[in-house]
Amino acid sequence: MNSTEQKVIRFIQTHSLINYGDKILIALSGGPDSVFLLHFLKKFSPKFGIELAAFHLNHSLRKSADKEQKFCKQLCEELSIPFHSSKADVKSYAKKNKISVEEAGRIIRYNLLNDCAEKNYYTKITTAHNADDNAETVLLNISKGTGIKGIAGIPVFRENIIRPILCLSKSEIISYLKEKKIKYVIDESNLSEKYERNFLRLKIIPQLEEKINPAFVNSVLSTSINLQSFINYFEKNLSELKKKYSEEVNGKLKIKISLFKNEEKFFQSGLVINLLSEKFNLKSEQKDVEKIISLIKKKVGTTETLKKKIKAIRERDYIVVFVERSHNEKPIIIRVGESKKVNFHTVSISKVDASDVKLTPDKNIEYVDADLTGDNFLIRKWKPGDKFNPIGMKGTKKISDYLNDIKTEAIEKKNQLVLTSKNKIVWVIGKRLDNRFKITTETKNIYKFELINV
Ligand SMILES: Nc1ncnc2c1ncn2[C@@H]1O[C@H](COP(=O)(O)OP(=O)(O)OP(=O)(O)O)[C@@H](O)[C@H]1O
Repeated sequence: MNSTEQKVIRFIQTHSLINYGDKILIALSGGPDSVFLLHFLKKFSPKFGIELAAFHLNHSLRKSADKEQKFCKQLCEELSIPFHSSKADVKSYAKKNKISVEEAGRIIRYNLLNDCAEKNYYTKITTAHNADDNAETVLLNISKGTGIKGIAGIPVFRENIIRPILCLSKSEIISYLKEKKIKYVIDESNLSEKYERNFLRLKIIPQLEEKINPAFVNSVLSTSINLQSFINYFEKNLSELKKKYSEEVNGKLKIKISLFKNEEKFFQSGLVINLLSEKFNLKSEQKDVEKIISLIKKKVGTTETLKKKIKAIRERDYIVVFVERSHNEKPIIIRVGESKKVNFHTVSISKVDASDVKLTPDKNIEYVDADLTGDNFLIRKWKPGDKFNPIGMKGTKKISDYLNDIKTEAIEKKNQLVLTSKNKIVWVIGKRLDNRFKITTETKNIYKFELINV
């Protein structure tokens, strides 16, 4: 066993990447890295007690694509490894989804690898990323701005994906292949338009190695691995933190303000980033976390825009993150016998007999004396200065104060609707009737108001 092989074996053992009995699907591009991986795993499959298979995706991007596919197929035949392949029109996929060709290739590749593994009961998928790939990824992420995950680079493992040769530099891989006279096709990524990566690979990393640290690539890997174990530990604890500090109500994410008072800054950011990506598919950055944290010092009702329609609002005990839905801003006329849709609710008004009146504590149904109101009503948002006589309370009250008294959340308060007749507020919809219009034993004609949440 030579030193390169020893290094990989130790890496696999240190990170428990392989279990006895695993069936491993190798992502085989035909380039030096994945060809090395294929040969290595084949050689040591008896030692690890594993079965192997390979998968190649023909990206249909270059003329040589069919040749590369053939090369992979032949290689697998020589090594008696089951071979799977698919062809995909990566260019069209990229165009359709408005993403780069590299991104499209990656998405299609991982999807197909997963499908193939699932269909054939392969327990793990392995890609052939190396230490240089990791250093490039880390530098690229840092250059563009990133969080801890970005600095942690390429994961050694994630779910069923393992990367057993992440510990090897490109030069170690090439020397090994040269020494053993193993053939491979020219690495696709070196030919692709990955300008930024190539810039780092050809210009920046060699300079850093020459002028600062000859073991730069290795040092970056150590940092990445340290951070990865830290992230893994953190993610295990995350579900506890999630339960303690967040909840989801009607599609809104509520984050308790106490998170920002009780926990370390690191946990605050980690949890916020995790929640935003999980609930809103938002690839958050530190600036989103900072926006959320800035709300803590602001007045209740202050909002921040995280992205397009995704907003965060300061409530009393929570920061609430939600997708903004457009609300009716114009008043709506509603007559007796009609139902009208307003802001994700339906409001209806009907004439009923006294025998139909069911006095229950349901705030969505109210009855009024029809002789005290008109037949036409107006539904509109409340506005500053609006007053009414809340039933069960003495005198008039400003709607704003009333909504505060009953601890209405800021976002709900902003969009609260009122039903008016002859310029008087009859009903703070779904909340409280005005005393002046309530039914009494004297009442002859009755209207029923109903709010249905849709
Ligand atoms: N055409 C392919 N078919 C199968 N596997 C491939 C193919 N191309 C690349 N791979 C696998 O993906 C690994 C990474 O390749 P490369 O660095 O070119 O891709 P990438 O776009 O950077 O992907 P990633 O997001 O996984 O880093 C390779 O080592 C190989 O295991």
